[in-house]
Amino acid sequence: MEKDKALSIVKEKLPNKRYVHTLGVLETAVNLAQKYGVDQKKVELAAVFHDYAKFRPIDEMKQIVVNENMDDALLLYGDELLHGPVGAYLVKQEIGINDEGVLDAIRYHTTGRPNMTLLEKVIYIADYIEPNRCFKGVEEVRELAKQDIDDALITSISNTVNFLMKKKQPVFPATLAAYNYLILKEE
Ligand SMILES: Nc1ncnc2c1ncn2[C@@H]1O[C@H](COP(=O)(O)OP(=O)(O)O)[C@@H](O)[C@H]1O
Ligand SMILES: [Fe+2]
Repeated sequence: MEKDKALSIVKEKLPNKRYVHTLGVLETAVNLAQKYGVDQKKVELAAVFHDYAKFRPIDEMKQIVVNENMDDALLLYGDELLHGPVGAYLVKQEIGINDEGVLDAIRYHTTGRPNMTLLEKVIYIADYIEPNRCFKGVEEVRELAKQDIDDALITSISNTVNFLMKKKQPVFPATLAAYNYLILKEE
């Protein structure tokens, strides 16, 4: 699918602010893809559709997790986790995207996972550092992303885990596993 066609589809599904965020993720992800050598077409599709399910009713997303036999843990660690895996499912069903690499990048863009592909890393980091983001620690990750995408990933995951822990919120296990995987690989 052409990028402009994809954008016109998500524009209908997202409020303007979230659409602007999506454009930021797209631009950032394409830059990272060039730097790290990832297929531009796949990155474009994953970036444009990464938040496709973000505004679906929570009950509808929970129902899909159950009906499609997705990981039950998705129901236990906060509703924010649903839109990645449910988005991958809906983008396949409703848009007809079948590329498993693209679907995985959408599926894991919130939590990450161990042994991520470069495409998954690019989408995860682009989501974190796109120009409209302005939270504590984002500038450091922007700088790291220019040097080493794994270092950017370690710092962004660490920031997110710390953020959740400070608020006494649960941390989805795959995120901790992603962190451990990257740290053990660096040693
Ligand atoms: N490992 C995790 N465990 C539980 N919740 C998480 C985890 N990682 C992120 N979140 C939640 O998901 C939210 C961010 O979702 P994300 O898809 O990264 O961004 P966006 O808001 O742009 O869709 C965070 O605010 C946080 O509450
Ligand atoms: Fe998201």
